[in-house]
Amino acid sequence: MTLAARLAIPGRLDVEVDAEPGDVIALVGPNGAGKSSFVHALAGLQHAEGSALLGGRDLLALAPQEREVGVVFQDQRLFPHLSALDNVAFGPRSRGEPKHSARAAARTWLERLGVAELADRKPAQLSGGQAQRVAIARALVTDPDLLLLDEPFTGLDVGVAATLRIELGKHLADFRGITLLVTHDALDALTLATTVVVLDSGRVAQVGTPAEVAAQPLTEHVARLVGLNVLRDGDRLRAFSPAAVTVSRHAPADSARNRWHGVVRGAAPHGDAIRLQVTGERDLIADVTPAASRELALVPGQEVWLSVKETAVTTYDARADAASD
Ligand SMILES: Nc1ncnc2c1ncn2[C@@H]1O[C@H](COP(=O)(O)OP(=O)(O)OP(=O)(O)O)[C@@H](O)[C@H]1O
Repeated sequence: MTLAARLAIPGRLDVEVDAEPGDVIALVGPNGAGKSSFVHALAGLQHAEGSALLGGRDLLALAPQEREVGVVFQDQRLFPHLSALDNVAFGPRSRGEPKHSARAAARTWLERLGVAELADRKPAQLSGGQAQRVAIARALVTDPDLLLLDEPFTGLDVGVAATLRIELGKHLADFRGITLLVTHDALDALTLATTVVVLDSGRVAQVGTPAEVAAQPLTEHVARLVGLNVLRDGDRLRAFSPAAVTVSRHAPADSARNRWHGVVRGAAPHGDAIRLQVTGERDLIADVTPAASRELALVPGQEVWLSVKETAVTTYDARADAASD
């Protein structure tokens, strides 16, 4: 079943998204870009104009409970008075399945998400990560044609989020419906999605595969998310990796075009390197070895020169419709 959604909320959102069965679409963008508004409108929790055709049906013409979409939202808590099992069985039950088979299906999903032993617990007796697994089981048990996940790993411990991301990835790989995943996390977008849709100020700023968007981001936000330096040069963008940047205390003699003066604002471990945030003529990030960081005393407040070889710079069109050139 395909999805063709054209949603508008005056003054806030004007977004088109098309998807095929099996697509996992990551919606990324800065705070206030409209990601949550978009998925809430599909779920029926937010009024929007336009249409959202899932198969032949327009979701916007249906009441929220008739849309039969699976949702995992931050603000859609589990029912507090029901056990984990009955929370998951609730969907199949309300679609008319007998109690026994609804519970059997719920148990299977709790097992798949590794929380079968918690079936009898009430939500108040679950940790954040456990509750999130139950919420994902609840969303998937009805085998929805559309699955909406809004920041499903937010607020979870880093380790728990990493495990859940892997598990969700496995389920999504087998899932025949369409998934829309709102995320602030580059890792989610790059590892779980088949398509990345970048929103900015309520509009689509870029659509591409994770690899395309990561290699040639069109917005500052995504450049930062994927850890690239991106500079605008007229209607072209110039991207380079922080690892390609050379940092020195004195102005380098060569390649006048690709050198910038600035001040170190922050320094933090990043993999095996130290990642420097430098502000000045341009806001840039540079990765240096811990040894170089010590030798050059690259502490906040230190003035530095950054340079990058032209061969390390990728240049591409800044327009969304030319992104795949
Ligand atoms: N209930 C509301 N009434 C009016 N405006 C709203 C409402 N909810 C959100 N907005 C506005 O709509 C715009 C989009 O917000 P939305 O929450 O959809 O963005 P988002 O991309 O999900 O952001 P975040 O990453 O912060 O969750 C913002 O300008 C926001 O202030």
